Amino acid sequence: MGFFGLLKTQFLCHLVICYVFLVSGLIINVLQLCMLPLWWINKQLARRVNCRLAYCVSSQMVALLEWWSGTECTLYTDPESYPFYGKENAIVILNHNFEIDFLCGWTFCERFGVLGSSKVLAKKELAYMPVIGWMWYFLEIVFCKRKWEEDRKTVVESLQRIQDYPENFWFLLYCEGTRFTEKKHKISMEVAEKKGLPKLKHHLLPRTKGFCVTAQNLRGTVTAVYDSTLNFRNNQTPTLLGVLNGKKYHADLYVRRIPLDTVPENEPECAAWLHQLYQEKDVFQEQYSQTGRFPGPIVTPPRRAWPLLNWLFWICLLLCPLCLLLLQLFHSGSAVTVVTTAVLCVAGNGGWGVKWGGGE
Ligand SMILES: CC/C=C\C/C=C\C/C=C\C/C=C\C/C=C\C/C=C\CCC(=O)SCCNC(=O)CCNC(=O)[C@H](O)C(C)(C)COP(=O)(O)OP(=O)(O)OC[C@H]1O[C@@H](n2cnc3c(N)ncnc32)[C@H](O)[C@@H]1OP(=O)(O)O
Ligand SMILES: CCCCCCCCCCCCCCCCCC(=O)OC[C@@H](O)COP(=O)(O)O
Repeated sequence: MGFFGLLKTQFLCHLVICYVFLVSGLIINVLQLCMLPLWWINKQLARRVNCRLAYCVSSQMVALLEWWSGTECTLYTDPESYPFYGKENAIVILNHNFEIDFLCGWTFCERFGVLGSSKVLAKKELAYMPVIGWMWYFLEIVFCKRKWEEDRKTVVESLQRIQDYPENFWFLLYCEGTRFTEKKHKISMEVAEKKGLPKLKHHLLPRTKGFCVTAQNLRGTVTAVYDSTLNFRNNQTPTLLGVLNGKKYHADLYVRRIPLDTVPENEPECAAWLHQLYQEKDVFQEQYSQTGRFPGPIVTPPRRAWPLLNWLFWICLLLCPLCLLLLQLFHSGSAVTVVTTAVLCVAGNGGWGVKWGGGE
């Protein structure tokens, strides 16, 4: 491991990264709150400003993936579909197997210029998470309790609210509703058997209600469904902590663009269409596990400098006061305070290094 590789595993680096993320995120949350009066005067302008504010937060995590860990994200898709990406509203259907699959999704959002406006049908618990959850509230993210009787009304209302959204957006749906595990897969296939549906090897049985209601309410707003299938090379199981430790992964994403007007409007037919789609996704995953690649040509958009520049801006802005504080401590603090601070830093760094062994 080289010098930079070692540096990336150091607790102090992680502390600085988390400090910058947390403090800049809270500043953005406060700015979003201050934008509320504009919301009543000019809603569309307020939404556009919110997209840019959200970009300042989400792109830090993208920078961590692309520039800190050096993770590569390869896109397999039809070159005829490529010009549409980022130029239209779309529903994205993604498999949910990895801790960082949302982050790879964000990376493509960034490269196609829709990161600030991207949306998701997320579980309600995430709305209470500081920084990201609070930011999502202002971005009009759609939340669900995963109890259809309670969700029916709120999800429809939230979807109808974004029908006139002024920026192009991708609306992400993890139709499986939860992250894949062997245990969940077994239960899910028992449900499939009871319902007389074909079994899936690499996916959980999709929950169809969310997709059908989204397609129904965003018809006319959204022009296509992006069927996206993600996997990582060499059976890697990437984690957020691995990314923070600078571990490089290689993600492969296969995207098929399906015009929304080819998706049935009637609910039972729409549900059957989604089940059929998951059968096809399963075939792609099987092919990937056999050959190590998805069908179709590779047309990866290059990473852009914006996430890095935004990150460097916040690092400079927020590290200056921290450095001044430390300098003050060293100047005016007693010898005991200085030594205690130094010992705590060294011990923390050492302890972290031992716990994570510089890897995941
Ligand atoms: C060019 C590049 C392209 C793409 C780039 C890729 C991506 C980038 C795009 C955007 C990025 C944007 C943001 C990303 C950022 C962060 C994301 C982070 C977090 C979000 C993660 C989550 O929170 S996932 C959890 C929440 N989401 C969901 O659950 C969505 C899916 N669920 C649904 O749609 C559900 O239908 C529902 C939630 C709306 C309602 O759920 P509920 O369970 O109440 O009702 P259902 O009717 O669906 O379920 C009951 C029926 O299901 C049967 N059942 C029972 N057990 C099971 C089982 N184990 N498996 C399957 N089915 C089961 C049950 O029998 C019922 O059947 P009925 O026949 O009676 O209906
Ligand atoms: C520069 C960056 C600094 C990084 C510092 C670390 C900050 C951490 C921030 C975490 C941001 C998380 C964004 C939300 C992603 C949540 C993904 C998720 O929770 O999916 C839920 C599903 O799986 C279903 O869950 P369950 O069915 O298990 O219920």
